[in-house]
Amino acid sequence: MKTALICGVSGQDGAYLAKLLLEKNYHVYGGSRDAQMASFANLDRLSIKEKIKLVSISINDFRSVLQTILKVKPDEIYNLAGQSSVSLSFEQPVETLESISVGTLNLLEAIRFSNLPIKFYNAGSSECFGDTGSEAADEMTPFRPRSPYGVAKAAAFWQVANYREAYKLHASTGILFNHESPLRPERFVTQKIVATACRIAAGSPEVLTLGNIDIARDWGWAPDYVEAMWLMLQKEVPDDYVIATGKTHKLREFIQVIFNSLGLRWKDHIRTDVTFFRPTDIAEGYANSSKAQKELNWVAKYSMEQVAQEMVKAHLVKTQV
Ligand SMILES: C[C@H]1O[C@H](OP(=O)(O)OP(=O)(O)OC[C@H]2O[C@@H](n3cnc4c(=O)[nH]c(N)nc43)[C@H](O)[C@@H]2O)[C@@H](O)[C@@H](O)C1=O
Repeated sequence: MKTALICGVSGQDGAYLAKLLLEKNYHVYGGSRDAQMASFANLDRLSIKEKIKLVSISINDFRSVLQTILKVKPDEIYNLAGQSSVSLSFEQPVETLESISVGTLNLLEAIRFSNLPIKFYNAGSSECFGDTGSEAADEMTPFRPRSPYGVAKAAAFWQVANYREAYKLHASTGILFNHESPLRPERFVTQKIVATACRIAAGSPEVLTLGNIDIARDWGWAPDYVEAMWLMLQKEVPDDYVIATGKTHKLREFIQVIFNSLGLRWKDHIRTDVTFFRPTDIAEGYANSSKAQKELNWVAKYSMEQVAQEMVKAHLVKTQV
């Protein structure tokens, strides 16, 4: 039986990954900054909280990281911890850099120091590419990040690549494009749209206020994407992979799918507000994940339309209970 440590188990990806690893018969340790205080609502929602050994770990604190690794002796570590909101990274740039970049470095250093044969997955991000234009980004595309979050993820990416080369660590980064699910908090645009549209369909007179709805993204299904994380660590040779559906849509198309599925005309219920615009944003993100398809045998199973429908369905079930 293998043992995995998931840093950041309370988030969307942490919860789905924990579920996947439990199904694969792993001993799963779930790391969170304060395991006594965190609510782990996502783990409860997937009915897996009792099956996970929860541990307190602050990846910003080398002592805490090293102690946890020496105690758990994991075969695999998944780093899903740190700031995940691009928008918030403009308000908290220092915390963003520390939690993502220093946090990743602490994990790499502690793995190296422990001398244990641990395989390491690092959560990278398409934010590193910045604007791709219409040219699909792959693993060779240069990084031109346009947010403090993207800059921090780019630094962490290169730290992982350097430790892989310099110290022969089995360390990989998944460069994941946007991936959504019913576990997404409303701070992210997809769930904000789903939740508001469902309230409007139920009779709420509110208006959905958004920022730039002309941006375009490649939106996939989070449970698909955690499988790619696991696949990366099963490879003999570690490497980095772009993970995406390969299809990009404007935000206004996502809005339309959600409102249509609820029998509403979206244009009657939306207002844009410049206060939701970011100081710099990505206009469009196109992805080429053919390396993952070829080497990991991974393809995204859900389209943007299916992701949108599943989110609406889950929201209606959750709010009816
Ligand atoms: C790959 C990447 O994916 C995610 O980051 P994100 O793309 O910033 O996600 P989001 O849902 O906050 O924004 C998407 C787009 O939608 C625009 N937008 C318009 N109006 C609103 C609005 O009202 N709220 C929000 N949040 N965004 C809005 C906003 O300006 C942006 O262009 C994270 O998982 C991150 O961890 C990650 O790695």
